[in-house]
Amino acid sequence: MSLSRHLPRNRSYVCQSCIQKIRRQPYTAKHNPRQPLKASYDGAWEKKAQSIRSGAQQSMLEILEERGFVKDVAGGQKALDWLLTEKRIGVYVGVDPTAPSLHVGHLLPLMALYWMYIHGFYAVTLLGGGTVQIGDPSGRTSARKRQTSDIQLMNVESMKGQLKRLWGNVRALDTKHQFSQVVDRRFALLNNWEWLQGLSAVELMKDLGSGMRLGTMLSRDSVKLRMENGDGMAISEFCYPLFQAFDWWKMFSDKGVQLQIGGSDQYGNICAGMDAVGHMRKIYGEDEGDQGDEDPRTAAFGLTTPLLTSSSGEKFGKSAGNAVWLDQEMLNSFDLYQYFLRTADDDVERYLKLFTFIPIRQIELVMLQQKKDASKRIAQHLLAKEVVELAHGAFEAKRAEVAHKETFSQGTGTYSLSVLRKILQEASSKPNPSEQTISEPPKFAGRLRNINPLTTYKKEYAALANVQSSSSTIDAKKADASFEVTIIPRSVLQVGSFSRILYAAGLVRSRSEGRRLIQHQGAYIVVPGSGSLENPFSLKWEPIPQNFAEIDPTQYLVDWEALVLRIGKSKIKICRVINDNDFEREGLSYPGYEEFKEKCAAGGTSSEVR
Ligand SMILES: N[C@@H](Cc1ccc(O)cc1)C(=O)O
Repeated sequence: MSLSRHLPRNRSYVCQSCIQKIRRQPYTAKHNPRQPLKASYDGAWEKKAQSIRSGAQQSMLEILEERGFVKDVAGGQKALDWLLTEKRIGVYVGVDPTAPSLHVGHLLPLMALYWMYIHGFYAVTLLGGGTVQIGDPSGRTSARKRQTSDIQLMNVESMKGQLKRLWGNVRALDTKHQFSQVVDRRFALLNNWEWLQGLSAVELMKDLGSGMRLGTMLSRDSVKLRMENGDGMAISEFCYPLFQAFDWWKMFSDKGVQLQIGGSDQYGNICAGMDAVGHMRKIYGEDEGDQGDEDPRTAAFGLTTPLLTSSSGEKFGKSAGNAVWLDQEMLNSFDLYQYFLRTADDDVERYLKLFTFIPIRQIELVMLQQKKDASKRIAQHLLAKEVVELAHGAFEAKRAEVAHKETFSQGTGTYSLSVLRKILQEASSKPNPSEQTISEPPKFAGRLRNINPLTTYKKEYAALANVQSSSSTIDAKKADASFEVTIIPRSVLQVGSFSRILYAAGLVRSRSEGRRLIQHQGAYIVVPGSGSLENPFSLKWEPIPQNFAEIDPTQYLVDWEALVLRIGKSKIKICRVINDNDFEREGLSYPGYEEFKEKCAAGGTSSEVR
């Protein structure tokens, strides 16, 4: 970006107007943001705008709002609504490749972007190959660990492939749902390393840095969080918003990208970018007719998507404490399907709007059907299938659907053990997380065996990440009733105590509810020996016997250490049983524990307290 690169050779003096001209060169508008993209010329855009103005059609912003994508709009809601109607602008979502795969949390801003693509906007997914090296401090109480360049390269490669595949699947879904074929659609996948690698620090500070105010930057949540509750912040992290802002300016001036979409943690970065773009526009001059920053036709806007929590208050995107990856090699289609299949009835309509391209009217019809018989989980199956189709493609989605429908076809049917086994293994292995970090590139045994090293890396990454988070979940006394694995002490397993076990596992709200459920044959348990953990093709479920008062639950222990319980079609809990002393020492608890201890202390017998 240095000026001298653009100066004619052998010229000792250059006049001011030439300098001005040259200065504009690095960012010359291949597409001038003032000019709408081509489709508007053939009148199609104007026709659509007219129909929106007359109220016959929803505006782009109304569509995004109706589906639940809009948390905050920076730059003015009305102005953005107007702009999106009048002009076919460019829009982008950026992601830093901090891991080899995106996780389901990334889908929210991406889905908003894909919708805009479907409606004819120029949509860019930007891979932060440059910014990832600096590290976005947003929402983090400590700095990210520095990654080796090997790891960085692999993450970039892997995510690039994934974003590409996602675009392919979006286009297939676009065709499947038969959205208007009139609009010609345009998208791009860019990597900011392209321009950040050659960016001069002097140029960045001189131009962009001079337009960003310290006071504003210090007041951002991400900075305050670190200064007040975290471990401070490095200058590099503090300057991160400048680089993200530069991306925007680059794409704003080159490609007419006037809107940035991000998760709610990106609000500060997006506002900083808007300030910077405004400042750069002043430095690099504007064509005639510009009304300055206030002119919505040429201004930059930001949109943030909400932070998702389920109706029960859980953070969206974690399963048993682990991230739900979109990469098939890190989380297979069956498991991804299963994650969405477990969506609560109260959340499913909202998720259908957010994570699928199914038109709203169709979603309403599905919900009507769902309400008639919620136990069929029609809406959940539809949601799970569409998400797998988006992430892994139509073929995988069909396979996952068939596998799930078969395994859960009967209340007492068999269930594929892959998920259960994985969780059991995690629960029983207690690695020391501090000894296992991913700062070193994995040793690629796969290379010798002719296996793609990237595949090996991804699998190892996922396994290690899972082990780290599940061990902290379990060890750190955070055994949350909503997780798939619960730890219970041996003393809960007594003859006749099944209702208490269901309660302790967090599957029901009281012992009496557990008792009722068992009586109505609505609670199931895996029969041990019906499939072994070494050869896990399937396990058999049977309803917890109605005469449970006479039954000893220990006869159901799988591998002598776990009870695998289910209520309804797919709410599964794995109860890892440990001895009472360990349970006490770890400071763990379970619903009903206090009551049990009190009764024991009062001298109750085991049969009285069961
Ligand atoms: N900072 C964003 C990613 C990003 C990177 C570059 C951008 O230009 C925009 C967004 C995040 O961490 O999620």
